[in-house]
This record gives sequence, structure tokens and C-alpha cells, in this order.
Amino acid sequence: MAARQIFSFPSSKAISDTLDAHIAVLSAKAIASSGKFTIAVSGGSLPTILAATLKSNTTIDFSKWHLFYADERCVPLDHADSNHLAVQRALLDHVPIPAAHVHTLTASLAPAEAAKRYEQDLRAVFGDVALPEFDLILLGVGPDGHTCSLFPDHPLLDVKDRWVAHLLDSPKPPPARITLTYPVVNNAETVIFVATGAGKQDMFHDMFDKGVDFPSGRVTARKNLFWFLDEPAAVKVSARSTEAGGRTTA
Ligand SMILES: O=C(O)[C@H](O)[C@@H](O)[C@H](O)[C@H](O)COP(=O)(O)O
Repeated sequence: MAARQIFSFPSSKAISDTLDAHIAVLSAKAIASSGKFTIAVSGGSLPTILAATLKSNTTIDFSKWHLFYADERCVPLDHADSNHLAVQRALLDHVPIPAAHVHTLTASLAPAEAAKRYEQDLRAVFGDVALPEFDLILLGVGPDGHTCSLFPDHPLLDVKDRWVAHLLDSPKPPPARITLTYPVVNNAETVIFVATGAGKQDMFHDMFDKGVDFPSGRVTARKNLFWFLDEPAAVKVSARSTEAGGRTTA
């Protein structure tokens, strides 16, 4: 299991540049060994930060990417609340990922059926495996410590028998969503959290310094587990919470 590494960045542009550099390496390595790069992303501010530098990267073979959503709101794909729409506008309109490799919610289905269908879509790409092993999952974090659509004290935190689950009672609107479950997230080779803003600094202090349990803090990864925070989000995290003995400034 990967050791958690926390990095503090001076700006969101610095996070975008570092994401771009990591993704270029991970993508090239995955494509060389398996012929494809499997990535899952979430919504919020992540699509914009992710795309800022990456969308101009001409060295990446986007034709070999398979893009999934770590969580999705159960709304039409062209609805303002759709995570896919946010990723499409920020990234997909600018890079040549084949449309058939962008794995979207089937919005016409009820949430429970949409979750089952999304699991089938995962199986079509990952094959007959016990769990999919994403090359990379990129996640945001809410001020309440949630990630994907895994919210504090929610029963979905305990789901282990499905790859994709649905919920109808998200505390953050909209209420109906689908989400990857912990077994899938924690089986990724690399997980990178991206979190910005002063509204998260107390939560990160509680999670990293005091060991308080938050849904995002339960995430692990097989090889790399990175937390990319901007300075306002990281300012209260103590030096001893990092492996290097000091908050790493990237
Ligand atoms: O579906 C959602 O509601 C979002 O995906 C949500 O989970 C988001 O990722 C976090 O709340 C962080 O959002 P920010 O990055 O905008 O703070």
C-alpha cells in the first residue's frame, strides 16, 4: 500500500503544471505496457485545474486513454450539474480522446440501474477481473472531507460488494448520484487528490495532524498516493504529518 505524500503548492497553476508532468509519465508508461491509459476523474474544481496545462500537451497519446468518472451526478449529460459536462468543456473539447473511450453515465436510467450499467462499462474495459486497476484516479475533496460521492457517516462508506454504487440522499446537491466504491478507488495504481481553498484547512489539520476520520482519508492506492494542496488549504498541516518531516513545497 502506498504511503501518503502531501505537497503544498504556491498556486493552482503550479498544481496544474505538476499534474501535467505526472500524467505524461503515467500515461506513457501505461500505454507502453498495456496499450491503454485508464483514468477516472471527479468534478468540482478539479476539471479546470486538471485541464489548465494538460489541454495543451501534444506529447500525450490521448487516443489510448479511457476516461471514467469517479462520481457523477444523475442529471442529463448537458446539464449544468453534470461532472461530464465540466470535464468536456475543460478538457475533452481540447484533446483527442475518442468519444467511445469517454465513459459517461447513462442518464436515461434510474440511479440504481445507471450504477449497474456503469459497472458493466468498467468490465468492458478492464475485463474479467476481481477489481479494476486504474492507472490513475484524480479526486477532489469537499470541506466536509468527502471524496467521490462518499460522504461522512453515509452507508456507502461500507459498501464492498459492488464497483459502482448509487445514492439518492447526497448531502451536497444534487441528491442522486453514482460513485466508485472504496474497493475500486483503493485498487488504483496512483491516486492524486487535488484540493484548494482556505475552507478546507481545518479539515486537513484534523485529518493529517489529529488522525480524525474523513471519507477521503480512508483512500489508499497500490503505488502512489499524492495529496496536492494549495497553500491556503495546507497552511494548518504540521510539518510532522509529511513523510519528509516537512510540508513539501513542490
Ligand atoms: O460531485 C460533486 O459534488 C463534486 O465532484 C464534489 O465531490 C467535489 O469534487 C468536491 O466537493 C470538491 O469540490 P471543489 O474542488 O470544488 O472544492
